[in-house]
Amino acid sequence: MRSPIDDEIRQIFDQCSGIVEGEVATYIPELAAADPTAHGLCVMSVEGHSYAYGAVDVPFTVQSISKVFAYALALETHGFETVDELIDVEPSGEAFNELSLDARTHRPRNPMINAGAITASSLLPGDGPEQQVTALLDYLAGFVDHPLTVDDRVYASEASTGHRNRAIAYLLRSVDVLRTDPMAAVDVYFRQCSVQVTARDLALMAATLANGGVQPTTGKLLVSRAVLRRVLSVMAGCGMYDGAGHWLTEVGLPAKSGVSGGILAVLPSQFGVASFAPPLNEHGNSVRGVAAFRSLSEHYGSHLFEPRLGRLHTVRHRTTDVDDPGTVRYALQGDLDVAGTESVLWQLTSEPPSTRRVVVDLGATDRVSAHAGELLAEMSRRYLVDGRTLEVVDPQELLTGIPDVTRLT
Ligand SMILES: NC(=O)CC[C@H](N)C(=O)O
Repeated sequence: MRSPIDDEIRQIFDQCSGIVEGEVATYIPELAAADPTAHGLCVMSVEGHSYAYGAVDVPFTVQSISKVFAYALALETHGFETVDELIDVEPSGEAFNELSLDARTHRPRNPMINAGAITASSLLPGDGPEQQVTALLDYLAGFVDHPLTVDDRVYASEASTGHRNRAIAYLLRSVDVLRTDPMAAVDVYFRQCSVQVTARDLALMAATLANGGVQPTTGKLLVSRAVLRRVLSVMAGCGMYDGAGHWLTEVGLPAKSGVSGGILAVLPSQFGVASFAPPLNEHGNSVRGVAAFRSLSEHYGSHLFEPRLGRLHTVRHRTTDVDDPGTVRYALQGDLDVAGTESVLWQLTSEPPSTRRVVVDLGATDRVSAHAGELLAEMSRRYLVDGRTLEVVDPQELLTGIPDVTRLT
């Protein structure tokens, strides 16, 4: 039986197939050979369920989408301090290939425009271009769970025409942002842009970013928490170049596009989505891709700033024990995140029970943030000072490692 979700996404895909606007990129001669009618869309849940339509297994070069992963790997390798000294995180509002650096610091404005991306390529682990490209290929292979290769024709085509990128690299070298041979950095960059992927591959990469950095099918952790947050933030602000503001208002998801027609977007904790359609708009973003993401976001209310579905009341009920009238019991439910914890602490402090003994029951609680545990412990300390006791029932051991809470069994 087909899921109704499958039918809905197919309908959005079919509607976008009819769009004929846009031009295939030609400034890299080999990209001009792309089929302008090619069209694929793949949605992948963090559980690894996929919904795939059209040309999802047709290979194309990843182009600028590689910038996300090169930046992530540079950060994992060198840490924030070193990388941040060389690449800023500020949206530039400029075209992807703008020859621009911050006037004061000389840093490229962000890692998603070419200047920042070439700098990130120079920071990939390895001794020289060959090893650096291999390191990135290995890293990307972890996301898609199969080996990836460089499309030599597209690489050769960009290498023979990419003089603007060479100019950017020399400019970066002149201000000491590039500390290595500029031609070596550009060579790594050209090769990384020419890595062959499919829309299905990109959906897996996006789903890994959605799934807290854990690849949904292999379960391997590929992006650490801090790097993931950084990468998604930069994608949200800069991933769609000078179209980033409209994208953020209309689609509202961190995303990255490439001039071969790919777009990858992330709905954190829920879905990764990828589309492939070569004709581009004036910003270099795929026209059918932008349309599909707009419809998906609208249809599913998945804009990140869309108000979330109503929360459960964290305190499900408050009762006085029948056999012990000196005890008031708070039965909690849902997540003890910042809002859930605030709600409980509000009730314990602003409308405190008159009894000397309070029991907080976490039996139906789903998750407790580390800080929520500490706040509960602090609350029980304050109750003690006040001459009362606050005990927790924690059958799922959600507060493991939090000292100073009295547990009831
Ligand atoms: N936006 C892109 O995908 C650009 C990548 C391409 N390799 C370039 O540097 O021009």
